[in-house]
Order: sequence, then structure tokens, then C-alpha cells
Amino acid sequence: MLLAIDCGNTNTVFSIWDGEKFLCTLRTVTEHQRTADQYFVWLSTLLRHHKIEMEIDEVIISSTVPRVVYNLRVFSDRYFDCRPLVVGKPECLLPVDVRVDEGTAVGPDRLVNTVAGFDLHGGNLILVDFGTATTFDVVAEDGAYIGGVISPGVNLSLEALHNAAAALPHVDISKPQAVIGTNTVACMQSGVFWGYIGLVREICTRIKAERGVPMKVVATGGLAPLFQQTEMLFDEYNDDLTMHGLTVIHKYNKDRGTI
Ligand SMILES: Nc1ncnc2c1ncn2[C@@H]1O[C@H](COP(=O)(O)OP(=O)(O)O)[C@@H](O)[C@H]1O
Ligand SMILES: CC(C)(COP(=O)(O)O)[C@@H](O)C(=O)NCCC(=O)O
Ligand SMILES: [K+]
Repeated sequence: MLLAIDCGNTNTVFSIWDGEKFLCTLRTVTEHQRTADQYFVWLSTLLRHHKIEMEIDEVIISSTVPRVVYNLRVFSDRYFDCRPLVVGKPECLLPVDVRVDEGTAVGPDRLVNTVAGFDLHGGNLILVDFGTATTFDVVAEDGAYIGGVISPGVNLSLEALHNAAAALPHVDISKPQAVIGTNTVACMQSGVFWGYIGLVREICTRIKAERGVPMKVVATGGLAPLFQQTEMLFDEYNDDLTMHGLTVIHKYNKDRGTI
């Protein structure tokens, strides 16, 4: 079975893929200090709880945090006796082109999203991923990643207000009742919530105008539904987009004998 690991700047997600479906998806905080042994204790405990046999013999990793990859490699080697496939490394082939400025190290999560989006929906896509940062990945007609947009994430924006202004509290995002807030928390939520609706709409409109072709907008990440329920910003929502992409990339490399 394949263990797919998607390491973001905030959370790391582990999914077990049996070749047809995901048996479970587990989430932990991203910490580069975490050792291979700590990953194993955490994973084996949860798999036992979910009554899933630990029959992992293949591992694929996408990480936006380069420092965690070393311990995840040791984890894979020590406990599953396998060399993981790491997205973004030269030995990991991608089924799509990457057409950006020379020397650009595109976030592996964005490449994985591109592969997943093209596999599920074909080309001409805008993929919006609500993570630590909110990224917009633009996928061309032929599936190539051709660039995009990086914006501060929703929680990051709220945290930045709290960290920089002495009188602003820690606030969680939610949909405010009105645009005009009548208390501090409501004012902050309004700024980020409605500001984000505007940000997403404006960026998608401008990307479509720049490309000059109809494009499908696909959103992923836990916060996407919050925005979708108010305004129809996205054509589709897929919470498993990145995990799906990891399985597609793994199969692509296996079929070509690189692993
Ligand atoms: N369903 C959700 N509801 C509320 N907040 C969420 C949800 N899913 C994720 N978040 C928050 O969104 C932020 C980004 O999370 P995540 O998608 O895990 O980021 P990354 O991929 O960059 O690690 C985090 O602050 C996380 O707590
Ligand atoms: C933009 C990101 C920080 C998003 O990371 P995430 O929010 O998923 O943790 C990540 O994709 C990244 O580090 N990218 C490198 C620069 C680029 O993609 O052009
Ligand atoms: K992201």
C-alpha cells in the first residue's frame, strides 16, 4: 500500500491508498524537529485505532517545508524499507510540463495540484488552494503549470493583524452577519472575509482575461466551503485534490520504471 504525505507549512497530511481508495487520512502539525521514530509512533497508534493493517511498502512525499523531508525519508527507509518518491526532486517525473521562469522552484504542492486538476478536469484551470498561503495555480490547455498567484492565507491575515496591533485579539475566521462590524472582532472578520471574497473574484477574473479562454475554477483546502456558501466563486470543490495528485504522480513514475 502507498503512504502519501502532503506536508504544508501548517499541517502535514498522511493518507493510505490501497490502489483504489484512501483507507484513511490523518493530520498532524508540521514540525521539522519531529523524528522518524515520532512519526512512526503517531502513525502506528492511529492506524491501530482505525483497525488498518500497516502494510505500507511505498511512500510519496510533497513538502513545502524542505527541512522536514530528511526525517520523513528516514521514517520511510527505517519502517517501510523503501526509498520515498519526493515531488520536486529530479528523479520524480511529472506527467505535465512546468513553464515558468528559469530557476524558479515551484512549490511541490502546486505541481501536485496541477497534476490532480488536469487528471480530473482536463486543462484550462485555476486551482485555488486555501493553506497557510492561498495559492492560485494556472493550468494550461495541455495540463502545463504556467504560473499563478500567492496571497497571504486567511488565518495568516488574521494572525498578522493580531501580532502587529496591540489592541486586536486573536480571531477565528467566520462569515460576519454584515459588512459593517459593530465590535472589534466583527470588524476584523469582515475585513478578512469580504476582502477575501473580493480577492478571489478579482484574481480569477483577471487570470481568465489574461488567458482569453474559458477556465474552470477548482478550490481545495478546509476553508474553501466557507467562501463558496456565500458567493459562487468556484465551479468545483475537492478536498482531496493534493492527495489525488500524489497517487497520479506515483503511478506515473511506477509505470515508467523510475521507482
Ligand atoms: N476546515 C477548516 N476550518 C477552519 N480552519 C481550517 C480548516 N482547515 C484548515 N484550516 C486552517 O487553515 C489554515 C491552513 O491549513 P492547511 O490547509 O493545513 O495549510 P497548509 O497546507 O499550508 O499546511 C490553518 O490555519 C488551519 O488551521
Ligand atoms: C506558496 C506556498 C508557500 C504555499 O504553501 P502552503 O500554503 O501549502 O503551506 C508553497 O507552495 C511554496 O513555498 N512555494 C514556493 C514558491 C512558488 O511556488 O513559486
Ligand atoms: K496553499
